[in-house]
Amino acid sequence: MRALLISNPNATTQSAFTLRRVAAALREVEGLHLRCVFTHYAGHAAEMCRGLTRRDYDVVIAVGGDGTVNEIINGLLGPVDSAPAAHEVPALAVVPTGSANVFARALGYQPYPELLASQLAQALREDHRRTICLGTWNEGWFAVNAGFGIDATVIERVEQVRSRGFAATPLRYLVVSTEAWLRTQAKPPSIEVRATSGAGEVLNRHTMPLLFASNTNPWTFLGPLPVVTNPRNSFDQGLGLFGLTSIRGLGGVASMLHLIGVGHQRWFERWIKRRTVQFDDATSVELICPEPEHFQVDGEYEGDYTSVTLGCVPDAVEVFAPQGKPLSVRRSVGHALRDFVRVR
Ligand SMILES: Nc1ncnc2c1ncn2[C@@H]1O[C@H](COP(=O)(O)OP(=O)(O)OP(=O)(O)O)[C@@H](O)[C@H]1O
Repeated sequence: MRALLISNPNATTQSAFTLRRVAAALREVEGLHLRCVFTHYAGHAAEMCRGLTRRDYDVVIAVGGDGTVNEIINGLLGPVDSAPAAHEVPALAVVPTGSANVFARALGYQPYPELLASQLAQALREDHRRTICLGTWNEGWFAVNAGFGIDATVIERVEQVRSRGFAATPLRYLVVSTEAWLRTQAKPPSIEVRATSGAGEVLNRHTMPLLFASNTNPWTFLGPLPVVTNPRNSFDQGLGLFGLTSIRGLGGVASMLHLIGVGHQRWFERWIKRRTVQFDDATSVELICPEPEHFQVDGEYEGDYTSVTLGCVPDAVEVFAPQGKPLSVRRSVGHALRDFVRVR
């Protein structure tokens, strides 16, 4: 098996310790011919993968966060309307060294080096692969989620903070999210969504301040906690859409808190339900805004847009992923606290 390992040294939790663990575990996989490269700049992973076929490599191992996975997928598959079939391009495996690592964790990879190295080696050795659905936005691909609204604003601000040399920790996300939410109170985005599901159901809503589409379940992780917006969502069906009808006032605060996993009493959920829009298995989606709004894809700010078309492609790419129930790992309180507030 020929493997190309592409490592992003800029990913939040990338470390020599993780790379040593992974290299040692991969050395034990019989018949594996490994080539390792580092990215030198943003966009480099996509460039390195452009035009690669199964004749070049059987698998590309992404060592990074969701942004690195996104670049590799876009490099391998190219524009959506001329994408090769999944079996024609190398399969994908992941070593999660980003901050949220939603794609890898949704596939069952552990974000801890002590476990993920052996998970990856086992998946390669025992050929544990599956094909998964990917999301599309205009001509590009996404693996995790994409959307307009406060999360895109948060991502844009976190990117600014990172460019000043600080790490993207859960604590920083919490602080930036609170600031963004306070600013959005004055002039929330006004998003129109028109969507159709695989079963032919239609969603048509106007003036929503927040709307995103997920390819993964959960939507994201807040530190160790999964945040589930569309419980039925999976890599085997269309996109899960989730939106808020208002982020103003007490109801807005409650909806935002619920979005990050707070409040599961029945009365609270009934109250929140009227303020949220949830739509499963979306196969085509139009998002329209009267003014340009921040748009994010897989945790990367993509610019300001007034309209975006989303879709999904079943069986778009093959992935090596752990099978069965994830192994558990004991984390000390000290470790968890350090991950929450870490400053690079
Ligand atoms: N050598 C490099 N120097 C600077 N930036 C890079 C380099 N290689 C990749 N990048 C960029 O780094 C950014 C962050 O990468 P990535 O998303 O993988 O990590 P993360 O943000 O820590 O993880 P997550 O998305 O899971 O939170 C991406 O925009 C990617 O294009």
